[in-house]
Amino acid sequence: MDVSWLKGHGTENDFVLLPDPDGRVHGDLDPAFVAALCHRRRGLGADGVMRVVRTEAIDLDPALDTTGAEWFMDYRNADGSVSEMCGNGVRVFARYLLEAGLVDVEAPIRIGTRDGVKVVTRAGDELRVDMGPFQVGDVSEVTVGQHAWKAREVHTGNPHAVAFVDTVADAGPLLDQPGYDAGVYPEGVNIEFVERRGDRHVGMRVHERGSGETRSCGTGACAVGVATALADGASPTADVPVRYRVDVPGGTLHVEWTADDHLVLEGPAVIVASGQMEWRA
Ligand SMILES: N[C@@H](CCC[C@H](N)C(=O)O)C(=O)O
Repeated sequence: MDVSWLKGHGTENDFVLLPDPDGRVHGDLDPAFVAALCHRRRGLGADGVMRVVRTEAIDLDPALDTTGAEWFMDYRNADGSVSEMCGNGVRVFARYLLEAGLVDVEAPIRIGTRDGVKVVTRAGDELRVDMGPFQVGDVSEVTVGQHAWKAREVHTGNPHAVAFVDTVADAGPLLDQPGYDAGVYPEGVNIEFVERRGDRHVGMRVHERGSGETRSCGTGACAVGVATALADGASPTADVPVRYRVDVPGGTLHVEWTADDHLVLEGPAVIVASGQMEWRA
C-alpha cells in the first residue's frame, strides 16, 4: 500500500499524520496498523496517529456537532485506541492544514474532533487552540509502585487525573501503567504528576492512556492548569484570564482559563518530515 505521511510534533508529543481527504485511503483505521506505525523500534515511531479527513467523509455519531469544520482530526493513540481529543495533536493538525494550503491562513481554523469543534489561531510562531469548557470531578488515588498520591479528576475533552508531587522525579521511570481508580475512570485515564516551579509556573510529567509516558500532553497541560488554579484559589475575571506556564519534558506550553470558562492552550507545533511510504509490515 502506497501511503502519504507526515511527521510532526508539539513540544515533542509526536504524531504521524495520514492525509486521507476523501476517506478512501484508510477508511476505518486499523488499530494494528496504527500500533505498528507508532512502534519506536519496528515502525516510524510516534505517540499517536492523526488521519486528516474531510468531516463529510467520515462516519460520526450524528449527535456530534461539527458545524463549520471542513476537516476532522481522526485521532488514535499509539496502541491503536481512539481518543476524543489531543491538544498538541490538534495544533500540529492545524499546522499541516496551513502549510498544505488547505485553509485560509488569515482566518481561525475550525477542526472537528470527537470532543466537538476546536478553533485554532496563530500566535506568532506558535498556535493557540480554544479547547472549550472543562469539568472538574472528585479526588481519588493514583499509585506508582509503593507510592500513592491524591489526584484531581479533570476532563478536558478526555479524562485526566492530576497529582501534585514534591518533584516530578518522584513518579519514577513510568514504564508501567500507574494505578488508578477504575470506578472513577472506567474508560482509562491520562495521569499528570505536577511540581511547583514558581508563581503561575509548574512542571509536569504525564503517562498517557494508550501511549505510555510521553514528552508532553496538551489536554494534560490544560487539566494541570485548572487543577493548579483551583489549588491556588485563582479564577479569571472578565478582563484577565488565569494563565499558567506548564513546562513539560519536551518544552513549554501556556494554558489560559478564560472568563467564559474555556481553556486555551498555546505552544509550538511543527511538521518535520513528509513522504510516501510503501507499508510492508
Ligand atoms: N497527547 C494528547 C492526548 C492524546 C490522547 C490521550 N492519550 C487519551 O487517550 O485521552 C494531548 O496533547 O492532549
